[in-house]
Amino acid sequence: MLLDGKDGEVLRTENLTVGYGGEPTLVRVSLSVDKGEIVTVLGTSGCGKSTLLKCLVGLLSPIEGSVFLFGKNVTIEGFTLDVRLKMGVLFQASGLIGSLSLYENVALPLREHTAWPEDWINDMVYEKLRTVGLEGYANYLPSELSGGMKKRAGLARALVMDPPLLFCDEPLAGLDPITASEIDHLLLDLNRNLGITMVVVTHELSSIERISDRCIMLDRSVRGILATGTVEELKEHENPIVRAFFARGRLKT
Ligand SMILES: Nc1ncnc2c1ncn2[C@@H]1O[C@H](COP(=O)(O)OP(=O)(O)OP(=O)(O)O)[C@@H](O)[C@H]1O
Repeated sequence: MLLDGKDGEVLRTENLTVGYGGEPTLVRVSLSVDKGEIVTVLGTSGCGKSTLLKCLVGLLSPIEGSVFLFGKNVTIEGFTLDVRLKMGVLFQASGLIGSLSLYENVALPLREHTAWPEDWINDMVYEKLRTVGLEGYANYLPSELSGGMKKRAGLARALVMDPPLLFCDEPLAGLDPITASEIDHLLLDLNRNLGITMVVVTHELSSIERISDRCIMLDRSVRGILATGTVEELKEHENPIVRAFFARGRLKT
């Protein structure tokens, strides 16, 4: 797995300052994500994880600095279609349209971005539903799905254009521990089997330990990155705030 080096770089930010109403939440954040990595973005509530993600997927413009995706400076060139087709996003609330069946929800990006005939769309939708273990639920409405199934459905839709890069915002929010572990294993399978690079915003310690190749820890005290490294490195980090974050689980038990 590539850990460094510009050749394998999928995502990079340079001195990214981002916030709301001109007020910065994160200041001069520089990070990179390489092909094939699962990078978790973590930190306590309100440190700016979702804000960073919004900026990386084009929902929030930076105050200063740049975002590069697949080598393209999207801050200058915009999130052009070629870039948007290479990235899938799993939103916290799954983002499914309530009035559409699961099949139609997953088919939506294909109908929007391709001129494929119906049988191709059908094959691709069922392939993705199979990938996430929902092939028997194509005709269900989102309201008829459990929380875990909704996440899987959101994943199927995020993956339907076969993007090499997937962003997930709190993919385990609201799930019980067993379902959460199943979603984590699904993400790991997608990464290992299909090579999908992932940026996952989460503060769930068990998930961070399960899926991270590398972690980026944000903190309000620095309005940016407090530490980066593997879980093992961050557990032994010199900064006590970082160590305390990873000690939470041990203190609870
Ligand atoms: N739309 C908004 N307008 C103004 N301020 C916002 C907005 N969204 C978030 N904020 C503020 O930006 C800061 C960072 O919020 P953000 O949601 O990015 O944190 P987070 O780390 O994702 O938190 P959590 O883990 O609770 O989701 C917080 O102080 C929050 O109140």
